[in-house]
Amino acid sequence: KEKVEITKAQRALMKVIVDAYNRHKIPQDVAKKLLQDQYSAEENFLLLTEMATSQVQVLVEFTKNIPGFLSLNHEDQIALLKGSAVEAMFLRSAQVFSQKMPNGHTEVLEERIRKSGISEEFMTPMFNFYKSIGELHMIEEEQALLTAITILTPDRPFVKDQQAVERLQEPMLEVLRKLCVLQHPQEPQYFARLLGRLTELRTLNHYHAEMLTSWRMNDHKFTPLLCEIWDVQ
Ligand SMILES: O=C(NC1CCCCC1)[C@H](C1CCCCC1)n1c(-c2ccc(-n3cccn3)nc2)nc2cc(F)c(F)cc21
Repeated sequence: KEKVEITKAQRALMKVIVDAYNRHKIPQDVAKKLLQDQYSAEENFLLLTEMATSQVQVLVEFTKNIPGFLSLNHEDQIALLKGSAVEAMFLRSAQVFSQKMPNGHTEVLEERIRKSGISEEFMTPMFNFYKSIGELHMIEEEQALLTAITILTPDRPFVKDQQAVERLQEPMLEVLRKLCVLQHPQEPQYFARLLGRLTELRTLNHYHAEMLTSWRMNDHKFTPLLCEIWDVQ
């Protein structure tokens, strides 16, 4: 039986990531807002672009706190942010969807999202992902590390020095692996399941641009930051 122990250095790394994650958590109020009122497709699209714009700004601040990130080649820093922004947004959306809510609220929230203007064909993959994240009952350390690991994916488009990114991602993966063994001793496959979610997350990437253009309304307007990050307009 492997005796797993998180070293002092690993605990320090985890603390830096979790503190940055908590400092840069975008307001959870989007769920509350959606539960309060029903909005038109236009209003929902505007809400999405506002939430996504602030989330990208928050993601940049979080990423700057990842040890070693700012020492990477500058073009690679941009390539990593650009390559992970949509996944980080869906991961954050899944965490918002999976948060504990009073009875019946999650069902109302799901209904509001289903009727928000997103075309029907994307509902299944999106909610399958949200529910598979929910089933993991991740603690915040796991959520923060998984977000950092998603950002530090070496094989994003246009990344030149992939080894330098691997050298940052590997220690995060090792801490997460140990944390999973300690948090879920009776579930040896938990870490593998967690990483499997990152594969599912990439598939949502493929749908993303089409989800935007097929939003039930004309004349989709984006903020300049989203035009950069989302490759739209
Ligand atoms: O605001 C949202 N997510 C933010 C983004 C930043 C970080 C926090 C959450 C939206 C929301 C905007 C208003 C309409 C209804 C959806 N949301 C989404 C969502 C839906 C579709 C997309 N698309 C991306 C490209 C095309 N579609 N992105 C996010 N899932 C959500 C799950 C929740 F529990 C939930 F509460 C909201 C969620």
